[in-house]
Amino acid sequence: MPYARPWEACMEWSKTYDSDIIHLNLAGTSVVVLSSLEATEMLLNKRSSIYSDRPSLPMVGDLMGWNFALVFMKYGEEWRTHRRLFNQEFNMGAVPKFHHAERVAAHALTSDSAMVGEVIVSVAYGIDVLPVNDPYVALAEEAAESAAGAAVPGRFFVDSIPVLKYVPEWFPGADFKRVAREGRLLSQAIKEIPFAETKRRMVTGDAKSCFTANALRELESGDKYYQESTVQNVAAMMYAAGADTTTAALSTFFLAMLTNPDAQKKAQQEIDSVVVRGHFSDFGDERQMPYVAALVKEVLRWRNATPLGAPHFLEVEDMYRGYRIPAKSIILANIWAISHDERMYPDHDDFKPERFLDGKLDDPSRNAQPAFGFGRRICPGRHMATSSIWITVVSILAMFDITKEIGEDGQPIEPSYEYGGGLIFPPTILLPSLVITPPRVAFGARLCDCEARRVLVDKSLNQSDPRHARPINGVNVVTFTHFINVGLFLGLLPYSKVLVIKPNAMPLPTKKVQ
Ligand code: HEM
Repeated sequence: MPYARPWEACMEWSKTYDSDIIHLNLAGTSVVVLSSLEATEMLLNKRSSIYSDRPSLPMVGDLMGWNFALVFMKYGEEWRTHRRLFNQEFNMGAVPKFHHAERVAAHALTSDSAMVGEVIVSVAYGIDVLPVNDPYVALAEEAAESAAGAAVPGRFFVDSIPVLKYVPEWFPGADFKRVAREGRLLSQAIKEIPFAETKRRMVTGDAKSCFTANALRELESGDKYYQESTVQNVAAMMYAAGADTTTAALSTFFLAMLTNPDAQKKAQQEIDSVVVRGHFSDFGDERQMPYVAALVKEVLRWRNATPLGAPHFLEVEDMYRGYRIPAKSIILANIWAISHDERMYPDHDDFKPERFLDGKLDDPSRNAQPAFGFGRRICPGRHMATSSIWITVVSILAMFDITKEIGEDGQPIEPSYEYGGGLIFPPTILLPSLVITPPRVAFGARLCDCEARRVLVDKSLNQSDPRHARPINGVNVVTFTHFINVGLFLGLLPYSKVLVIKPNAMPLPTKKVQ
């Protein structure tokens, strides 16, 4: 099983063997990869009573300490209790209660500074994050990367031969034990540090309304189906699952805008035709912006943030279309292959929001958004993730043009198009080729079709020093701050993210809007 982009290898095998069901034998572990919507819906949705378990992954679960996390939990009573508490917070009807935090974060992203992880840290723990290099956001990202990288089936032998977990760290070839020890520190930290901080604030009376404080208060007020440890686990899961996935999707959005200026223009025209002058766009505008909605769906389809989803597990033998699926198989939904199925998505590698406009792909009887997985394990954060991405996309596009940076040779710099590995799939090193051209609007006010005042993306890593920002037509300086996490995860891929857009303290233009 290749570590780099295994979803593409599986898709290729599927084509080579002309089958949407591929069986792999990974050191004795049976892995079945499903590469079509038909097969995934039939097995993971319709037969969800037997396909909703997760495999035991000794590396990420026992050794790295992630057994507490809903996403890795075995299907059963404990999972049900955790999932119920999660759904209570994130079901579709509950999502509007996050709109305020999402709106604030998206607007801050365009006018001041904010991090993508801000919403989830505030929803889970009521903690306000620092504008740059916030330790809570950094911890969530590092921990999520560590778990997502280790959970790829076939990545570690110990997952196939669990007895290896007893091998001491000094034993030749047992480097996985060092990786596990380091990962364990992160899983403990993500679970304990922010939770302890919220509890401390509850004692001093400073805790803000948030999932942790509210669930703990309810617990004090009477008999509940959950315990304090459930609240702690669920909060840590939100925190770990929410930050990296949404960041990966937004990074893909920037890549898509860089490489598809026509789509960007169309979305901006739609936004300009709807948003009232002098106002930010808001959730109420959603229905009037079908193209932007389609663009968000295409971002999630074109480069899925989680191309292999999370592994499901089949305890008992099953038959499907004449194939015997062995008991104790890991089942992977190849979301990448499904989202790039030429039959459903002609010209699948092109970024074309239009494909979602005629509504045919939105058939409610089908899983129109495979990006969020399947069956009873479908992503419970999907409604919140979609609304967070929507408000960020609409706020950024209302105010900025995103174009390729021009190199010293006068030619546009092409983005690298490279992506990271693991279960979460973010574009790497996107930023050196990115230019944000404000202001389509004066901040807080709406579009002024002022001539392109090309302003700067600061290519340097020094985010806060205005000397690095380069005003092109005078007046305006905006620093697109970026953050490169060069921590080589498991000695593998350098990794960068779009985190902050930050105008500096210089006054913004007050050009009159006609
Ligand atoms: C673009 C953003 C996101 C994407 C693409 C995404 C995708 C996924 C996928 C593919 C799965 C596995 C589903 C399966 O097993 O079939 C999953 C599970 C999960 N996601 Fe998300 N997710 C996103 C955002 C979020 C957010 C914001 C949260 C929390 C607030 C979240 C919480 C979870 C949890 C807890 C699970 C495990 C569910 C279970 O095992 O029962 N996700 N997600």
